Amino acid sequence: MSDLFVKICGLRTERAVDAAVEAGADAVGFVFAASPRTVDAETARRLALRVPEHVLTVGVFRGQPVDEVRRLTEESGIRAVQLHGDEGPEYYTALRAPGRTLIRATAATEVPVRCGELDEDMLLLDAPDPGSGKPWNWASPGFTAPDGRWLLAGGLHPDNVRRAVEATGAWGVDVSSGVESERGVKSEQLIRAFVAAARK
Ligand SMILES: O=C(O)c1ccccc1NCC(=O)[C@H](O)[C@H](O)COP(=O)(O)O
Repeated sequence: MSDLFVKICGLRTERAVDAAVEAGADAVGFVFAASPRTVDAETARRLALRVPEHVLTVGVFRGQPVDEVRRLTEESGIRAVQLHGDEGPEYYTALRAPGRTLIRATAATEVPVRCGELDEDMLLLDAPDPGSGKPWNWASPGFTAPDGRWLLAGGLHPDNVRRAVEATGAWGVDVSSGVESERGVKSEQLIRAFVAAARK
């Protein structure tokens, strides 16, 4: 088994959370941005309470005021914040707190990005439309993979994740649509298949 970091995103039910943890995911994500996968703070808190300490709980946000991000993070008790907006460094500074992991999510472009540019702990390179299941061209010769703790996301699924990791050298991977039987509905079987394939 490789030590690839694997995050399963957009979880809304106990069964899906348990499947991700049992399959060996390193992180589970709860979406607070507008989405068919949105959960409220109370639901995220209930689900996060099932997650053992070694698995990171992540809240996903896009273009929300910093006070709202802070409130939802604190009310739900999640440990990491994933930001999909075009927030600047001051936004990251405002959210920095002891024990909290900050993840900067950005659309992959041919302009190289560096991990830590905005004082984030992890960088997530995604498709332009996050959570859509649409891939971007990670195999393009124009793509330069960053160094450090970066996650590859966007259109991954059990049948392409290993190839994507080998092509890019990604430190970790993130998936949502590729482990769903229909939009917003996670499949326990696909979650297991994804984690196993990612680390094959
Ligand atoms: O899931 C959403 O609908 C969503 C909405 C707004 C911002 C981010 C969102 N999701 C983030 C993710 O699920 C993943 O980080 C990533 O985009 C992978 O998505 P997918 O291509 O569906 O695997």
